[in-house]
Amino acid sequence: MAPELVSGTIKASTSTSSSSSAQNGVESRRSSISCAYVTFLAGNGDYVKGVVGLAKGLIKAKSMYPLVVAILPDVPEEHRQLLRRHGCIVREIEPLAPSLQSTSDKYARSYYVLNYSKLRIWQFVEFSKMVYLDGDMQVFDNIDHLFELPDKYFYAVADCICDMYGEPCPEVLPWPKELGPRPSIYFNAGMFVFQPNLSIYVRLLNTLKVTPPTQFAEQDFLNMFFKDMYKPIPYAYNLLLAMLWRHPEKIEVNKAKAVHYCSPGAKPWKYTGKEEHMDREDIKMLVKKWWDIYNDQTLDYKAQGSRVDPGQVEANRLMAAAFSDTNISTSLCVASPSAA
Ligand SMILES: O=c1ccn([C@@H]2O[C@H](COP(=O)(O)OP(=O)(O)O[C@H]3O[C@H](CO)[C@H](O)[C@H](O)[C@H]3O)[C@@H](O)[C@H]2O)c(=O)[nH]1
Ligand SMILES: O[C@H]1[C@H](O)[C@@H](O)[C@H](O)[C@@H](O)[C@H]1O
Repeated sequence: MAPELVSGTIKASTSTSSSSSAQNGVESRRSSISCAYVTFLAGNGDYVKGVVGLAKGLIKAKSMYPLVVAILPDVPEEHRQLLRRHGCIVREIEPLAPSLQSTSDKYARSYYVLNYSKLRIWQFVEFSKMVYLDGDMQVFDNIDHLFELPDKYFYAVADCICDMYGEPCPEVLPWPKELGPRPSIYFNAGMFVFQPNLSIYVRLLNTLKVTPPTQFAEQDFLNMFFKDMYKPIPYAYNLLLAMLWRHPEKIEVNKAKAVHYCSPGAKPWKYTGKEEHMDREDIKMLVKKWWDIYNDQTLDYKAQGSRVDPGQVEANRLMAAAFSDTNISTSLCVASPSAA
């Protein structure tokens, strides 16, 4: 059964729309500015290159929606201006960290504490639905149809195939017992589809006050918080590079719509090829693809007015209709074993 289109998310923005335009899917989407991509940026380092690359990737993929960048106060003015020149909507957020005692050795990487600040994006209620993408992700295909997934769920990609099927795997991330029962599937928090909402935001903050910090910071926290609302979506929407050697038979690298350069040594802007796995041909190819987009001046943002392309709107509708409650968590989640 195909899901309903997301009424209430992709909707006519004013009640004064004529009834004919309200009935016209294209027109109603054209008047909707209520969806956006969102990413997160902290500090004055090179992650800004990741965000510029992502903004250009979204333009290349002909996305209809803007990229909001939630920035911490320590992002310098020149980086903010650079992002605006690339068409991003820059929003400063307050840093956020667990109130309970936190030490940097709690985290898999010491800077993960920063990532709790991501929870601030639930405040962005001027948008009815958002797709979060880490700054070290790149889109290689249009993923606007994700905005048409049914409301009220939290969508993300499982962190490891083993989480889907319970196959033994040493790579499955340990679940911190302090956070209560392990969710049936653990997702990666580098990409997710969510609805900003102030009452959820307040609950997130209140829950954070009584939750101890854990190894994967906000990723563990979000897994705990959304465990009953979570629905997995296919790997193609957040191809973790480690899947290339953890579960090569389950993924199709050339069909990845969004790639996450999250393994140690994989960030394209500081790639040397020296770290473990980084000399693989598929990694080199993906790093090159990232640079091709980053260096492509034809993708520099020009105020283009509406980016809405009616053909793309229809393609999105059809893609979203391919999702259903049953096949989201089964056939669409992994490539068939024969498609290695
Ligand atoms: O100095 C920094 C560090 C991080 N970031 C932002 O924070 C995101 C997450 O950081 P990493 O990409 O370094 O994190 P990983 O991909 O290694 O980590 C994974 O675990 C993290 C646990 O905190 C997060 O959940 C993250 O989304 C998930 O992909 C970055 O993409 C970037 O958007 C910055 O802007 N500046
Ligand atoms: O969720 C984790 C996290 O994103 C790590 O940074 C990455 O190296 C792992 O592969 C993944 O399982």
